[in-house]
Amino acid sequence: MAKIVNVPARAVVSHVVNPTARFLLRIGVTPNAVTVAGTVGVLIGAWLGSQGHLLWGTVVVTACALTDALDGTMARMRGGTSKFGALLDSSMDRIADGAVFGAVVWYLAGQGNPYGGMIACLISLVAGQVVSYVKARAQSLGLNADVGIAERLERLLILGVGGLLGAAGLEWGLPAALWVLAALSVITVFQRLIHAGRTEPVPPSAAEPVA
Ligand SMILES: CCCCCCCC/C=C\CCCCCCCC(=O)OC[C@H](COP(=O)(O)O[C@@H]1[C@H](O)[C@H](OP(=O)(O)O)[C@@H](O)[C@H](O)[C@H]1O)OC(=O)CCCCCCC/C=C\CCCCCCCC
Ligand SMILES: Nc1ccn([C@@H]2O[C@H](COP(=O)(O)O)[C@@H](O)[C@H]2O)c(=O)n1
Ligand SMILES: [Mg+2]
Ligand SMILES: [Mg+2]
Repeated sequence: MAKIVNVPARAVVSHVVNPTARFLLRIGVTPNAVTVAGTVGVLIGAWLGSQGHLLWGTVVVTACALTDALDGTMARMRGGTSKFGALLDSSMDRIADGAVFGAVVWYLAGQGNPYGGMIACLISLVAGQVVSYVKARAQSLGLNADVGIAERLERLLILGVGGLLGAAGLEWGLPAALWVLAALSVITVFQRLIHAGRTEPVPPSAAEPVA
């Protein structure tokens, strides 16, 4: 499911991202600067959301989260991605996600925790970070966990739908999206763990049949 959303989404946004990336490189902006600036923008959007400005929060977080496609494009266009850039990108993703979900918890607390949305939000926050951790740790061990129904893009989109429903005045909208997100994020943790387990090479001694 995740790649079905991610691949066409990238193709669509590339029409805006590619010329923007070329322009920024021409005026001397670096990919790492875009990575950090995009995260600062997400933090501002998250703060807006926490203060009850759900529509503006969602708009600003969406606009700034889209820079996540811009930094990598810039790095590839200038002829070289960097390991530090990849580390910075992933680290900023985790900070941005923490801020956005933390902001939503703060907002829901002020609303009196409708439909238990705070609990769903905390599950989504923790499970979402674990989803990313499992992939990174699996990679470091030589395993593959690059699967799952709710990768980062899907998680943000579901939260975005909730943010818009909440901004439209539907009190159940944000909690409903968060409960769906909590369930899908937990499922994704198990999908990644199971996939990583299956990709572990069988040791030669166990693979060879006993004579
Ligand atoms: C329907 C209404 C919804 C609300 C409005 C939404 C409108 C959105 C408009 C367009 C859709 C956006 C399409 C985005 C296309 C971008 C595609 C893209 O390039 O994605 C790639 C980018 C980077 O991926 P990486 O592979 O480099 O990143 C990896 C990823 O983080 C991995 O995570 P994991 O899956 O493992 O958890 C890490 O493992 C890995 O370390 C890392 O490298 O991926 C993105 O994820 C970019 C996300 C952009 C999403 C923008 C949409 C945001 C929508 C809503 C925001 C919700 C705000 C809610 C605020 C509430 C009030 C506070
Ligand atoms: N500051 C950066 C950010 C990213 N990269 C490279 O791009 C890859 C991610 O691509 P996205 O299109 O998803 O952003 C990342 O793994 C790095 O290889 C970079 O070099 N510098
Ligand atoms: Mg990126
Ligand atoms: Mg990123």
